[in-house]
Amino acid sequence: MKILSREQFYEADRRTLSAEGIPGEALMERAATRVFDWLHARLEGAPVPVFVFCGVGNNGGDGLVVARHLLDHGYTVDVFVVDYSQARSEDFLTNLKRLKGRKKWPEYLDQGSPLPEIPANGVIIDAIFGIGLNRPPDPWVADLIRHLNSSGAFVLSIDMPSGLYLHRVPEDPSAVVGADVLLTFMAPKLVFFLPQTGVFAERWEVLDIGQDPVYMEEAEAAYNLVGREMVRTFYRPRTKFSHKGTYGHALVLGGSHGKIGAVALAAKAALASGAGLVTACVPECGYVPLQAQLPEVMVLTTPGFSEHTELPDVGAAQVCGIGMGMGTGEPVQKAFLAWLEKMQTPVLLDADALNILSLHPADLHRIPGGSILTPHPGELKRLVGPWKDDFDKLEKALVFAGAHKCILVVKGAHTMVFAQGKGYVNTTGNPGMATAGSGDVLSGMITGLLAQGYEPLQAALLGVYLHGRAGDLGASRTGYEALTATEIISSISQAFLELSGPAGPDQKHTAGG
Ligand SMILES: NC(=O)C1=CN([C@@H]2O[C@H](COP(=O)(O)OP(=O)(O)OC[C@H]3O[C@@H](n4cnc5c(N)ncnc54)[C@H](O)[C@@H]3O)[C@@H](O)[C@H]2O)[C@@H](O)CC1
Ligand SMILES: Nc1ncnc2c1ncn2[C@@H]1O[C@H](COP(=O)(O)OP(=O)(O)O)[C@@H](O)[C@H]1O
Ligand SMILES: [K+]
Repeated sequence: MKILSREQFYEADRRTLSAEGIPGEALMERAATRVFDWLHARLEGAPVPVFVFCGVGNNGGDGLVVARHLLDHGYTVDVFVVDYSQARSEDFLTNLKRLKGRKKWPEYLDQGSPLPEIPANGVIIDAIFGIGLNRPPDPWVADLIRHLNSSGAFVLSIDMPSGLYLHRVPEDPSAVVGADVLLTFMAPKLVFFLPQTGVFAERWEVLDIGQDPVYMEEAEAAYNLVGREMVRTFYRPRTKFSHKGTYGHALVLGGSHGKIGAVALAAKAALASGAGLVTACVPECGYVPLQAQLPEVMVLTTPGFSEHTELPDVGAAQVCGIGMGMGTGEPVQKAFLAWLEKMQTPVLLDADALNILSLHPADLHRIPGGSILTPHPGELKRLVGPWKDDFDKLEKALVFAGAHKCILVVKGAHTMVFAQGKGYVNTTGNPGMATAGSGDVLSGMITGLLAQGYEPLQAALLGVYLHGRAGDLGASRTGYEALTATEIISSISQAFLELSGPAGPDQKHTAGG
């Protein structure tokens, strides 16, 4: 699914109107009726007081339409016009007239108006600002928003939580509506997925409003969602006459005294992701535990006892993932940089491989083109420097991926993959995955997929998707707190089974939270 920009939303609007030959208010009626239907299906006529707060643009127009339908269905409704500007939109005015036709006169709020009393058992419809917000709300509007947030009432926001911009972080987070549910039109917005802005609407749903399918197909999006639908386009089921050589040889290099487990997790995850052969390369101290623990994995040791002091030459047929639990001592730094210099084919770089590169920025050019880097936010900061906010972070990540011709996988609640000027936002995963070793599992999975011949970008996208899905399936058995990296590995099988089977109800990726 595409994540559209503001210009693209307005363009989709225009294209829909012209393709169908309908006026704007007809599309508004259709969109807002979907919001009403959603709410009516849940309230079922319950006698709860509903408070509709409308701005004076098209988002406000949506609110007026919802208010009219609520009145027509016998709900108790109070309508407020948040009069922040003299510039009313045409479709807002049309719907204001229609509401008055129902003998319902809204109350106008502006600077100095007393704040309306809202009981905690009420329902607020937030239609103050939509995607048109382009500057901070006036102080009195910000006060109103804070008042709504502290009411304890259930808040349904239309299209956007009012006060949240589409493309930047709010100046004052207290002046953004905290939506219990957000019903957004046509496509999700990038802000739903960023830590600083996603908190205003953790639960959201996309409403299809019959937008022009031709435009939706051709719009070139800077960001795309990574979901089942997308990864199935390049997932390759196994073929009957294949053999283990068909599925490649993954070499996982890393580990140090006390951190051999990181390599064990990655190697096991590479196997569970389908690599034909897996070798783990560890310093001497890792030999016995790995051999005893993972009978399917071949173990190669390097001369150091507790850390790598040399790294092996890699055969052309092997695909490498390196860095987990490796350490950053002087000898490891030297061994790693010398090894990287010799690599010509894409590798996966994680954890201490990234930390070493951060200590030697002049050696970043040694990264083979098409390599995959999997930093968590701390490692990313060491690589690209600090960022001002989440949008600055995206920019820096895009620039870094472009400059080093690599695929940058920035891990987080919504892991984002950056490559060739584009961003991909993962939709799977849960807070249970914030647990030791889950990143090592991801590295192993991506290495295993690379070994099977997936293009690096495909391996990264399929890897993050399946990793998150395995985490979700694991958490459905263990709950968040008890989820472990080992449990995620155990659930990879189910994630693959699901990928080839029919879609489940929670896999459409038109909802979040
Ligand atoms: N396809 C679409 O684009 C559709 C859009 N619809 C609704 O239209 C909304 C967009 O409507 P608008 O473009 O009229 O914008 P909004 O209703 O979000 O905002 C109204 C206007 O307020 C002004 N403004 C921005 N920030 C302000 C501030 N801080 N203080 C005072 N005024 C400010 C801007 O000029 C803006 O156009 C969407 O979010 C959605 O709810 C729907 O009616 C259905 C279809
Ligand atoms: N709140 C969250 N929601 C979804 N996924 C998460 C969350 N927190 C962490 N993860 C995932 O868990 C993994 C953690 O990786 P990392 O921080 O490298 O862990 P470790 O170093 O312990 O292996 C990443 O893939 C990340 O996307
Ligand atoms: K809104």
